[in-house]
Amino acid sequence: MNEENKGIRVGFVGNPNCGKTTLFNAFTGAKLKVANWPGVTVERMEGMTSYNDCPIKLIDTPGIYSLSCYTMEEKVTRRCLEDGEVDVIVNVADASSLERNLYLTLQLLEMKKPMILALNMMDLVEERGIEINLHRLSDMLGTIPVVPVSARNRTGLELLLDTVVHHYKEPPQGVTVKYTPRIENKICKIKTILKSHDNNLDNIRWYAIKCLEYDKTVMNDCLVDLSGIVDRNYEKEIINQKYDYIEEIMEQCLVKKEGSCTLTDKIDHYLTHPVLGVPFFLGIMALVFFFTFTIGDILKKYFEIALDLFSSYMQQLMVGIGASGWITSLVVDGIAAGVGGILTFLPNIIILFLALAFLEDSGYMARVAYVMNEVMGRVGLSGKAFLPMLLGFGCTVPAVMATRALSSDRDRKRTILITPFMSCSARLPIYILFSGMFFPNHALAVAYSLYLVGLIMAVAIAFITHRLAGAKGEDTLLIELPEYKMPDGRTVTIYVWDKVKDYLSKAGTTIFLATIVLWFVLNGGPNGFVTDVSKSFAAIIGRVLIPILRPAGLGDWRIAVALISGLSAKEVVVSSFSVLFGISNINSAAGMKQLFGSLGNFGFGSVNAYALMIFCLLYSPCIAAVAAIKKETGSIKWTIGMVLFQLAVAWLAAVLVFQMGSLLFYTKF
Ligand SMILES: Nc1nc2c(ncn2[C@@H]2O[C@H](COP(=O)(O)OP(=O)(O)OP(=O)(O)O)[C@@H](O)[C@H]2O)c(=O)[nH]1
Ligand SMILES: [Mg+2]
Repeated sequence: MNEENKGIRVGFVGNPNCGKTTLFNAFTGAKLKVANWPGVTVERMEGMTSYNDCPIKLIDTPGIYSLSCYTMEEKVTRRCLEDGEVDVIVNVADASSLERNLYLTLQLLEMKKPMILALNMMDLVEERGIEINLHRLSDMLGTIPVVPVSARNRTGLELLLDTVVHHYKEPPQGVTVKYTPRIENKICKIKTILKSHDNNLDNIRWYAIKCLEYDKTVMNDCLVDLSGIVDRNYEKEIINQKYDYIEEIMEQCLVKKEGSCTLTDKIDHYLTHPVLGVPFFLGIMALVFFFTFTIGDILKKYFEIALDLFSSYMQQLMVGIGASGWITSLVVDGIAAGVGGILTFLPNIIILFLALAFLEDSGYMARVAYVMNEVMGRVGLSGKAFLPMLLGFGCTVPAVMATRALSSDRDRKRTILITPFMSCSARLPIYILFSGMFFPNHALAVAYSLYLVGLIMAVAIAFITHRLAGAKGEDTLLIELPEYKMPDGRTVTIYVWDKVKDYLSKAGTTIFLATIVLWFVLNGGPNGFVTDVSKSFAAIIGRVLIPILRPAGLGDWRIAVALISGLSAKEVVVSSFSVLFGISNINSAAGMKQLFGSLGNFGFGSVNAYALMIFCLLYSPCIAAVAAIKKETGSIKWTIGMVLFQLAVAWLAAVLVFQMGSLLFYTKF
């Protein structure tokens, strides 16, 4: 037990997608992200629980297939183990794919740290009629305790904690995998040399094996010359011999073998089909947006009624307490209109996230990475880069963090560069509003086209940067396709609730503040309060940008101001239109009609609207995303360069759309 922290430090370590985070959430009550694809967790997280008054500190780690680390998040896990941050390893293994999971188990055993094997997903094992001889398994794995659990159904959790409390000091017994005499001989010689150099090494066999595998970290730390013994890399032999032992374990411990998983295979026959895979993906995304729009619209009505009631209540309240005209205007025309207007989009946001949660927890997302592998290969990225891009449909911040799963820094940066082009949920209100106003009969198709433009733009930019760099394409896809699962109600609820909370807190903070600031710059000018908004600070600032925005059909100071405000959060573009045009419920039919009329008065038509949506799709992501990008790339220069690049791309695309659209449809502005 760690005296300083007064608790047993337990590290959940295991293959990606084996249920470590589900287990961590079940013990700690945390709401960390869980999904059915490998590589969800990218940083180590801590939480507390207790058993019989004994405090236990749990550490959730990113999934790893082996202790030979390549990606950023794999290194996090290994560092956590090597730096003595855990007293006991709970090796979480997916019992329904035991064979694959045992490779890491054998590696961990060699570290000689106290260890418990938690066989997770026992619900699936039972459902499929698989039987595992737990006693034999424990015997063959250095007699470490083996505990069957189901993180999803929350069974076996007490037993696991009980085992932790009673066995956290017991390292594995003996040597689990005995290699061929030649390798054992070399291990023995290396051990002797290492021991003579540093007598305190407690897991000396592990170091010796890692030296034979040419492990970079151990070789760098190893200050003795082993060139006489480690004459070449023995990694292949060591891996093969571990797999031979796994075969032996499976033969002895798996009493009843699993029948082949026909459902996953049958579904994958279509969804990962070489030709049909991509159309299926585009079809599924179209379905997601269909639901987002249609069901969202049905629910929207109730939010509108609530907002109307709230606005008139606030108006009455302000009059009732004798508030001055400007405070009433700030509260009713500023805060209620801006923030309240944004809240009426909540139903659409909820449906979008419900659909994304369903796709993530069913296991479909990994398939998309798989089917997109070829397309991504042509632009010099692996299909794995497509996963963060898909997460970008929800929010750019976690999407940027998810790029940690990519092995090379160059690929990470290129993926970070293109991820903001994927339409995040914050852009949805802009699309709903403008496509609803200017393309009432084709709103869904127009909004969908923007998602496609974002996707195409991302791939095109990846292609151009690939060509410019002249680098060789990464064509290997190391992604495991998990079995399809019925999405878990708890996981989906946590996911959606988390996003709704984010949206509400954004409405209460960023959007709230942006609305107040906007109200002030709109009602104040160099000579104090103004009655004519065209003399306000906002108009002065906005006018500076008119010459730049005019070729894109966006040459009005109010549009310029809305776009600047949108840098704080993309929804603010919509709330800004509410405040700038004095519309109390912008998402209602009456609100849309009023805005449509006001915009129409200065010749803003459907081509302008599409150019505006294109600009909003492509221009610099919000402040939160820019901060995440700075953190992930560690370079302020690179981040500023990216923002400028995205502004330039957005401007060029909007100009192109407007000029070509005007030629075709004769729009004047
Ligand atoms: N049927 C079943 N599914 C489970 C169980 N535990 C987790 N899952 C599902 O397995 C998937 C992966 O779960 P996570 O907790 O995200 O896995 P992880 O090990 O943290 O994955 P990474 O963070 O990618 O390493 C999710 O879809 C979970 O709902 C279980 O006991 N039974
Ligand atoms: Mg996880």
